[in-house]
Amino acid sequence: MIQFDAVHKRFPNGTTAVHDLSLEMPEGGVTVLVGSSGCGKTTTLRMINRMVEPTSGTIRVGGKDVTRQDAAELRRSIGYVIQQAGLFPHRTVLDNVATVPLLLGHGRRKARARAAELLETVGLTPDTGRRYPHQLSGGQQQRVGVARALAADPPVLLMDEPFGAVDPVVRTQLQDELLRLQKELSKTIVFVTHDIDEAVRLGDQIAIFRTGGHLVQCASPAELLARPADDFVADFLGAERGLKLLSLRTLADVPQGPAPEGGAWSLVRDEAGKPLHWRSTDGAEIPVRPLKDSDSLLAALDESIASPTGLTARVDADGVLTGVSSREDIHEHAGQAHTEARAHSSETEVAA
Ligand SMILES: Nc1ncnc2c1ncn2[C@@H]1O[C@H](COP(=O)(O)OP(=O)(O)OP(=O)(O)O)[C@@H](O)[C@H]1O
Repeated sequence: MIQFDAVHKRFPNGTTAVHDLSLEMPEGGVTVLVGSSGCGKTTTLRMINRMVEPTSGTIRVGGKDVTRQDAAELRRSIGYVIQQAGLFPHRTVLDNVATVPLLLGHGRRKARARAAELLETVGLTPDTGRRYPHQLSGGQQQRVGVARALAADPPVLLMDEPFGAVDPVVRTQLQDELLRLQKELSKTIVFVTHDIDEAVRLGDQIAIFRTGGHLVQCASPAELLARPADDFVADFLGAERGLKLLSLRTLADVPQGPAPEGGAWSLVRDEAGKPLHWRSTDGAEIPVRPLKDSDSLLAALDESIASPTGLTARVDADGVLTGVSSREDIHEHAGQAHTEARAHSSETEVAA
């Protein structure tokens, strides 16, 4: 766990970057820091590994006051990933990642073997290791940055807008990859972003800051979306708060029935039973986007609107049709998701 207790940071030029911050970042969870530009997110992050020293207050990592630890040693136990990956341009990718194991005293062979393993962990092929950073795409460089941050197997990972410089498709891939890795590794992650959708997707809790380094609200994504503390938070979350909440819920509990037969539209499948498209009696074909139980209610709502029948095709892990869900059932579950999120957040309020 990382604990901030009444932490204040005032730079010598008089700027207060962080104001009286008390915040707990749970072990094995992802805490996302969001807020407008200059509200103190990076400063907060950098105080954890002592790249910036607090003016007052205490920061503890795993119960230990960071200012009482040797800064270099502390940093070795904390991975750090930044926007442009920060790779050494004149070293191969493999050597970039091997730097940390080497620093930790592993021999050269062992360090390189560990680096190769890490490149695989973050989804890069072995030949990537022989290239130089400029020979990789932005997304690949970010993966190398993550591999390097994981090299010392640190319990804590600080990520400062790590996916800010890549296009939306690659960004989603990198987010998926991080979620997959996190399931395996359970690191304590502190993640800075400007993108509220990214925050909702990745965060176990989201801390929203406003200018002057004030923490306005810290809550789980569902609680935040259901009950923003004030207009600032509501504005920050954006107009489609209701839809964002649906992105957190899956389709699993929505009932399904058999695909329609003999009506104006039928669902065409291949021999294996995988849905291909909707076909009308007069021969028109409309694409189908089949969804799995793990897909979100938001995706289901979207498909129920796009589908000519209002039905969403459901498939198993192999892509074989299991049934269809109606627009009405999806709507009803969407409404329930909101009611539950509101009820849950008011319970948490009472408990607090
Ligand atoms: N070394 C410094 N000296 C003086 N002021 C600083 C220093 N570093 C940051 N600041 C100021 O502290 C405030 C918080 O900066 P910080 O970088 O933490 O914000 P941020 O929320 O991460 O911003 P962004 O989203 O734009 O990256 C800003 O007003 C910034 O100008």
